[in-house]
Amino acid sequence: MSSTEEKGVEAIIWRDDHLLLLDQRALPEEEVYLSYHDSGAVASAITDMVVRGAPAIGVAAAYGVVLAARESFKVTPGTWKTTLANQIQVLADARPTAVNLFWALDKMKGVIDKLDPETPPQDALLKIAIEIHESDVAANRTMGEFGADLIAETQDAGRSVMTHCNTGALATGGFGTALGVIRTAFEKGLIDHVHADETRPWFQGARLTAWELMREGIPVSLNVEGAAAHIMKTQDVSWVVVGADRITANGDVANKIGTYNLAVLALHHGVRFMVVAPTSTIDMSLEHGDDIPIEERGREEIVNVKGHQIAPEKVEVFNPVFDVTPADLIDVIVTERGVVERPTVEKMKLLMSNDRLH
Ligand SMILES: CSC[C@H]1O[C@H](OP(=O)(O)O)[C@H](O)[C@@H]1O
Repeated sequence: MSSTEEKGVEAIIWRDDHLLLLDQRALPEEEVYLSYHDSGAVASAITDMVVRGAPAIGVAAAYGVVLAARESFKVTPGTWKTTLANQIQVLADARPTAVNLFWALDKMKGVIDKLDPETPPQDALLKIAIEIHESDVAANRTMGEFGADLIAETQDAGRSVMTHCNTGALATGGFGTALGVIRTAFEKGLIDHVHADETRPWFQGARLTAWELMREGIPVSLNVEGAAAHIMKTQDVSWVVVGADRITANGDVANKIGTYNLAVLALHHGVRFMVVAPTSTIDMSLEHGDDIPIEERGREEIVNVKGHQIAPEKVEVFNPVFDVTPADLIDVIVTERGVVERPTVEKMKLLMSNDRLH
């Protein structure tokens, strides 16, 4: 079986009657799965980034709803839908930027509304959560092919690509979005090398992307984010390939902090910029990226590295963990429904009105 078909690492596993999450805080030194039997703990796991990555957050939250539904029906059988709604809100409050969280919760709520209040809900909801999980993996494989086709068309531009943060199996239901494109392109012999930046302050690139690519034998070099311009200038980088946490109706993209930097640098160096995201990441209710809530996280993420203080004790810190790349800096948005070149409102509306453009 080719590497693009192999399951790869699993960040999220439903096992018997509970959820297992690979603790991404411990990687790459330790591969530890934590068990979850209640939705409040799943919400904390999302906030604390045990599980992270826009699609992965949605998948984990969907399983969290299953856990909450089982508990709600057991504890308050007569009013379980009300109790469950409160638990779903706790999940919704876990992190603000990745719209996949709210997309998954809305999908589960739509099913809950139709359920017979006298019947235990968990089996019906588990079926939906599994569908959400499996459809994410299928979408990633489809996007992998679409994105690799685009890289195939630009072979003259270079044989290496650059990526940011982690958009692999760890950030999704499996296989990955931007890393899914990179895996597929490598499998097809379209690229020889990946430049992965460390992605401070949480080091998703250093700790997760480098780990995912090395375990599959995909050539990767790790660089500090400050090296991006030099690499684009001196290495044969054809594409910057990144994921997304929320894409608005005009094609603006919220993604890990530092993505906007890479888009500006890519334009300056004539490097193409590809965003890879399932349509569960698209929020047509927001007209443009300025409306996207940008999560700010704690000071400890910046002033400490692995518990070692690297800045003055009382230094002021500003830690936005996402930024917004305007649509006019994006060459293409790859989704499972098709590819949008030079995104505009009209093209995004067309994408979302078709089940599949291709
Ligand atoms: C496949 S999208 C992953 C997306 O999520 C990451 O953020 P975080 O690690 O804080 O959850 C980053 O924005 C990635 O591009």
